[in-house]
Amino acid sequence: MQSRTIDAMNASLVRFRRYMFASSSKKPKLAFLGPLGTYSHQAACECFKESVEYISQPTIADVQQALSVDVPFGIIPQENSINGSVVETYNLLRNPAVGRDCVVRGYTVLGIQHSLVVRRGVKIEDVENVLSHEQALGQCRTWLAVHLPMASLVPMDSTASAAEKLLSSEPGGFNPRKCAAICSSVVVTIYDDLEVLQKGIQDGEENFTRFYVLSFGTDVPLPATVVLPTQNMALLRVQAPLESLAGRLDITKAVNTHGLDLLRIDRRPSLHARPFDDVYFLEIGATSDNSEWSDRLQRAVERVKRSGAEVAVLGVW
Ligand SMILES: O=C(O)C(=O)Cc1ccccc1
Repeated sequence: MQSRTIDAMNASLVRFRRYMFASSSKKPKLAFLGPLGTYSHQAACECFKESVEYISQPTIADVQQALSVDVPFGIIPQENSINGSVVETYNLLRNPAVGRDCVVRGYTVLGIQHSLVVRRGVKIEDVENVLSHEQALGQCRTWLAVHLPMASLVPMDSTASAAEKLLSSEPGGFNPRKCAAICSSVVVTIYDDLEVLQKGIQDGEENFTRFYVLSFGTDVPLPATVVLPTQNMALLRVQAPLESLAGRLDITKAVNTHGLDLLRIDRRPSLHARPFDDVYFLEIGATSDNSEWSDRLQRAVERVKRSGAEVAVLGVW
């Protein structure tokens, strides 16, 4: 990994420790995939610094569920540069509450370096199970195949919850002395009795995750200190019946006709329709011409709706 990237990550970890335990009184709350020390937590701290109180949630779906007047902000991982889309997040974006009560306000990107972490004294040859979030397991596939080819890979709700598991000893559960977790090295500074066996085990020199910043409705202002990159983007959820090919093709035409760029498309099975009537997630941006961006977006949405598709605007930023 380039030394500039490592320096930036180290600086970001120092800042993270400063914000992590920031005092909480009277600040708006932000829900993140916890426990303390996840990458979601670090991304939130980088972005929101001392402007919010951080509220840990056990799963990505719980982050969305937690959004309310009392907890106006959230952050969820959306895509990784090595392992692709975060499936749990796209499953969650199918929920009708997203686009209504819960909206996307923009994104932030975090550089990620994974470590193999064990309970103090455990050696790599003792490790029979590797616990982590499925994204982290996917991002370290090559290293795991070379160094721990016989180990079982065990998906957990988050990287830091995998590390926490090493400290518990449930009867009939995993023997923590035969387990390792993949997580951020910052975790060993938060939880006692853990140590890093190997740093930088991800497949590739550069590893970045993009996170969506959420809010409860569109009216709540982001704290003044929060600066998110890139304006004039939108996330749409589009559902067109399988037979409505016109409805599907019209999406790209509508976007192009109104001078917008289709930046990415994701697809998940629909929650309520027939097999293979999928739901599409489109990220749309203004081309170099930013004028009348929201009018042009609105006209493109109306046109896709006229062709028979259901369209929900999940966020405009
Ligand atoms: O489990 C975490 O730490 C998360 O925040 C989800 C995740 C996992 C791996 C890479 C990026 C985000």
